[in-house]
Amino acid sequence: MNIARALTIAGSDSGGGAGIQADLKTFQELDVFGMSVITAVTAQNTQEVKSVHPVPVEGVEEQLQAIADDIHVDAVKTGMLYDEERICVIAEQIKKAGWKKVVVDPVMVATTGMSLFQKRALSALIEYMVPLATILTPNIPEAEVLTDRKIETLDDRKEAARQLVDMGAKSVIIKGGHQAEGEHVIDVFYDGESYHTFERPRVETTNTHGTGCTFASAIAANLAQGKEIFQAVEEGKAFIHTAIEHALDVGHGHGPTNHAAWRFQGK
Ligand SMILES: Nc1ncnc2c1ncn2[C@@H]1O[C@H](COP(=O)(O)OP(=O)(O)O)[C@@H](O)[C@H]1O
Ligand SMILES: Cc1ncc(COP(=O)(O)O)c(N)n1
Repeated sequence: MNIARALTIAGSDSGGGAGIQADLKTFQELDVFGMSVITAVTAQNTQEVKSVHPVPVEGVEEQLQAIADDIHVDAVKTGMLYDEERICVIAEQIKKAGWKKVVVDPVMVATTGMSLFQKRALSALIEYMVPLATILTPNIPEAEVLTDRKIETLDDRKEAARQLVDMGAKSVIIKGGHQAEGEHVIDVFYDGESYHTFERPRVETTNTHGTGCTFASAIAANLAQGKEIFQAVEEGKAFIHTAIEHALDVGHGHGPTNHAAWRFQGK
């Protein structure tokens, strides 16, 4: 039986709600075969990131090579890349392997507050990863860091999205979870030609651990299945919204989204 294949290159979240764990659950729910390259192991739960243990660079390189040597990859999603050394190795391998559909989620800070990214790696992220992105998926604080501008209004989001496309991303979605507009959350998509806003009622919940990882992975799974970028984002948005509507009371802090909600709803 043939199946679409997606690869996540990200950090491990021992708590299971974000990172590699969220990505693989999402791939599985969307009928895509999931693979993983782990960049760092975090000791993390719904309340905090206790520690971060980067995987040695050779370990990252060898995981990438092992996959490239043997398995066709339809789409890639990147999350926590941690530092410049790892970014360089990963960008190089994505180019060398000819992996063309790439969702770049520029993970910087966990919902619970700890940095998952070394600030001095910002220029490497911009130079090496942004131009590889079929779509770049920053939240508002990440978009502010990448564009070096304050984002307060919807127009600011559109301007930032345009700037990120000018920096080399083929398309961008700036996620609005950190800046609700009244009762709504608004994500701004731009593909270099036109804008589209995805608007949903804000779900009253603190269980938002892993929302960004899950959304980016749903987009990657859809791309792996051959969908065009707009459709991949539109369906990914429906997937993440359902997962947040049915978010789980797991742990004592920010609980995870419900990756299985989509399937249980028969969608
Ligand atoms: N409370 C909420 N209600 C509905 N959608 C949300 C909520 N919080 C986040 N989202 C959505 O979840 C996705 C991830 O957004 P965001 O939380 O901004 O990113 P990140 O997890 O990377 O910080 C976006 O599509 C956003 O609109
Ligand atoms: C390993 C890892 N990767 C990414 C995130 C960000 O996820 P979120 O901002 O949705 O909590 C995280 N908390 N842990």
